[in-house]
Amino acid sequence: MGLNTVDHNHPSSTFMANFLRQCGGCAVIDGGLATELERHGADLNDPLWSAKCLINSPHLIRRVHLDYLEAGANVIISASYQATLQGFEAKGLSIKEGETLLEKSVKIACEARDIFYERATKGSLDISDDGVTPKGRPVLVAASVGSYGAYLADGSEYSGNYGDNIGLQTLKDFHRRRVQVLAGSGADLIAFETIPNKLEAQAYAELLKEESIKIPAWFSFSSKDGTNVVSGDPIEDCALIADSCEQVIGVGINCTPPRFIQGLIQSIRSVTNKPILIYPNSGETYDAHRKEWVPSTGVADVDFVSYVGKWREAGASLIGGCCRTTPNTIRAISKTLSSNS
Ligand SMILES: C[S+](C)CC[C@H](N)C(=O)O
Ligand SMILES: N[C@@H](CCS)C(=O)O
Ligand SMILES: [Zn+2]
Repeated sequence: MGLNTVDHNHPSSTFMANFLRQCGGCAVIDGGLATELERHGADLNDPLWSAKCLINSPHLIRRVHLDYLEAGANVIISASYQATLQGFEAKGLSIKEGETLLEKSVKIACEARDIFYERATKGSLDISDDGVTPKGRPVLVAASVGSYGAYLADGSEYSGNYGDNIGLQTLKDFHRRRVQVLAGSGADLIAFETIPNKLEAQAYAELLKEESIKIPAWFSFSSKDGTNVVSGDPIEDCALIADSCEQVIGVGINCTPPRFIQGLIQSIRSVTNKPILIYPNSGETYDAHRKEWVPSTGVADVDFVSYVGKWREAGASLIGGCCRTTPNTIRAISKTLSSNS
């Protein structure tokens, strides 16, 4: 395992290498999806959180994806973070209806990409003056998979503590059908996001193999201290699981305060040569009970962007934002990257 086991000839490695080359070396990931849905008036105080909009307001999801594309994103992440068959079932939906909603999350993102390209072709997008050139920009649609803790809807993706009753097999069975459906939905890759512990990473890696998932994936962990993922498992142990899984084309960190990112990139790089992705949150804290962010500790866009050069130097090659970041954050990241390339 580790640095010497990466197969640079595996189709997954080629996929990412080609994509990054087309992006000029570093790709831009979108920003907070739920954050923007709320800003546009969606009420996410619900066990389904942002996935509620798949039922009530798909037009809003499409609009937010488009805003991120117009801000310079090369990767847009679907609204399936908290969309689970079990969560939909609890709302009285059938398995079939749940599967359709999962597929719909990816369809909406693909539609946004089509609209974006169409506007670019017709020349109705006039945003190239700030370095965000739409024509010919590569765009991938990533199907989000949030953790078991996200489904619990109690903020336990920020503790990674599922108790002794939740083991590897339970996690694999929980995620299995969702991963199968998203893998066949037309997405370019699966984004396993905000992974809180080593056990869930192991479950994802085994699922990808057992189900012979044909599209690539990235593993993205969350940290509260810059050394470990939120459960306390060392980031290196988690990154090694990603490193040893052939379908995994990138490993990184999301929904984590910006101040921890540089050290985490260095730790990840010490155990893997796979591309590193990072999309931090604003540094604010989530109150899972009220389903609200506690504002005082956030990092302004200008400060967020001041980190970008350091993250790039440390080895990140996909950079974006997570909760409480906006199209303005992504526009600023995009500008910074294109002016440094
Ligand atoms: C990444 S957290 C902000 C997502 C929301 C959480 N799972 C909840 O339901 O409260
Ligand atoms: N893709 C999700 C991540 C939440 S941590 C979102 O942006 O809402
Ligand atoms: Zn987040």
